[in-house]
Amino acid sequence: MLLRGYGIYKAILWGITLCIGVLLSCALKADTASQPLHSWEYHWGDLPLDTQGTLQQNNTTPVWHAISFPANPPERNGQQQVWFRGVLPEGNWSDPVLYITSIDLIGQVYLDDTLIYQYGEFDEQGRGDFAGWPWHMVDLPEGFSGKSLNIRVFSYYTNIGLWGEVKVMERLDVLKSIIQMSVQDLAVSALVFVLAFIASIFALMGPERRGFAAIALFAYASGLMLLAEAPARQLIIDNALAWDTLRAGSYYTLPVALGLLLSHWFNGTTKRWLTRLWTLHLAYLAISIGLVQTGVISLSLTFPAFDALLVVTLPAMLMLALFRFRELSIEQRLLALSFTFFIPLLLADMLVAHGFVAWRPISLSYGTLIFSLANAAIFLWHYRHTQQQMSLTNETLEHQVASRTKELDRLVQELENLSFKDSLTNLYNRRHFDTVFAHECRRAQQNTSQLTLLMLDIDHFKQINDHFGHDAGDSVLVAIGALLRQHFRGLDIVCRFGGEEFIALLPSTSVNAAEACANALLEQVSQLSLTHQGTLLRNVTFSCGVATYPDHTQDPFRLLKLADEALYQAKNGGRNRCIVWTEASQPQEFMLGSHSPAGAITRLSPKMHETSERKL
Ligand SMILES: Nc1nc2c(ncn2[C@@H]2O[C@H](COP(=O)(O)OP(=O)(O)OP(=O)(O)O)[C@@H](O)[C@H]2O)c(=O)[nH]1
Repeated sequence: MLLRGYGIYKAILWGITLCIGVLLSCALKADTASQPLHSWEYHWGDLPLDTQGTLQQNNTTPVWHAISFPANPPERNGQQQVWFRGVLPEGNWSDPVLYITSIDLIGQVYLDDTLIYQYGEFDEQGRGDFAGWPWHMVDLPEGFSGKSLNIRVFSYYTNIGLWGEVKVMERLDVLKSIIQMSVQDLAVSALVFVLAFIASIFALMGPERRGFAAIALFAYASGLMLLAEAPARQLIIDNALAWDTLRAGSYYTLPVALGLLLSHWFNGTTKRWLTRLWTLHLAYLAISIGLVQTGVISLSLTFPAFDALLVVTLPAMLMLALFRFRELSIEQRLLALSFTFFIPLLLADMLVAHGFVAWRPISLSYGTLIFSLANAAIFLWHYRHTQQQMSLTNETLEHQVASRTKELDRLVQELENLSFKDSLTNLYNRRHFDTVFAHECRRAQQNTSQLTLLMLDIDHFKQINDHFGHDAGDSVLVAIGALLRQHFRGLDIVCRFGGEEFIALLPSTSVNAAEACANALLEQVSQLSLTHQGTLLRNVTFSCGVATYPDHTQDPFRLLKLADEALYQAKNGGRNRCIVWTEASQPQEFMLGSHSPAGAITRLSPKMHETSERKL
């Protein structure tokens, strides 16, 4: 349905326009007022807490070291517990909160010695499990300015401490900036889902099914990843671990889809290597998510291993594709180039996430958007191409259908002819005669009109076959057929009854008229000069039996039998004659082999008897 009309054009163009609008609005966003904490220090190991969870700093003399930001202090040496402290800034606030981009992995926030916020569950040893990476908004009580903020952190992850930004902001500003940061991701993610849907349709319809299936997979994965990364996710569903699981699943799917697509484009060694790489990632995806779901490992630990794998496989995939760039079609090149924008962003995001580069926001949505624009261009081209192909196919099909229909009509006509015409003489055949005869009989009965039947048989036809050959016999039959057709009226029905026998059914015709007509025909036949392949054949003659309804019978259906009896008499009478049926024409069993009173022999020979029986 979507493919009809301009549906796809509209969907893609609206999507792109919406995204560009959103990106512009994000670019123009106003900065919100915020104050970072200052004078950060860290202390490796845990600090004592009393039974109420209050920090007991006075009993110990912890060693604090200055640090620019409360994350990843030096000389960790496998430590999993650390404390940070910083000084809360001065300022005029109406509803101040402490905004923390993320905590690795769980933490408690103390204002001086009092616990004011906790993320994750700490056991008695100050340890706990990964609970996801949400952003944090910590309520600050009045008079916090200038006070010390102590943060207790536990982490078995590669990073330990806080991540991103830690600052005091107005609560409303935090929410505004969360929404502003998310709008771009959400808009691009929506566009990517539309494109993924279109790619799925193309994948279902073909051609290039596998290619479009891989594009759809990549688009669905990147759309989900953007959605799961958007800070506003927490405002939609407050379940950080579920969002991070979704993010991991979609993130880990990206190289699978990319490898699938690239391996579809190439052959030989390149294809084999690309297949190995995406299979490796598929295995990682299945195993890691499986282990996390069964509680064997923490989801957080699957990220560093995946990133280590990706940092090798992703450039490898790109290199494999670029080495054979020239073999690619224009649309494939466009996609490959869009990946070259996307991949550095992924790598940069990875470097920031693992602290190799100082924290800065990396928006993967730009990479996804470029990939989407490349896809949109390909879809538009593909759609236009498909439409052209479809209209071409339609035209060809229409032509084919027209010519097939014509051919079919011709064949149907031929079949119809064959079903009621004799192919040699082109006269009607016995089947047609049976139908017409029954119809004419009923009509004659209803109208009490006369109906005459002539049964004609070529004399000694066998001799023609024997002397001149079967082909010559056929020529004679054809010539006789032509003569019969032109001799009788249009309303008479002339048929080849079988072999060298013919029948003429003459509606509304008296005995005398029929006899005269038959005699004239006999005369014409005897005059007929017949040749076959230049050889003059001997003249042929006819014998004819005539019977008329109601003159000879009250049952018109008996005409066939009576005419045959008359014909039989004509043959016995010496041939080349027309005999009208009389009572005397009836065969009389007791006279078998003897002469009738009229001089006609009722049964000449067994052969004649058989012929007569067969004919009836
Ligand atoms: N060439 C040719 N011969 C046919 C065809 N149909 C039947 N015949 C021949 O017609 C001949 C009929 O022979 P018979 O039934 O003995 O009759 P006849 O020789 O005409 O003798 P009478 O009818 O007694 O005068 C046979 O030899 C058949 O093989 C046909 O379509 N073509």
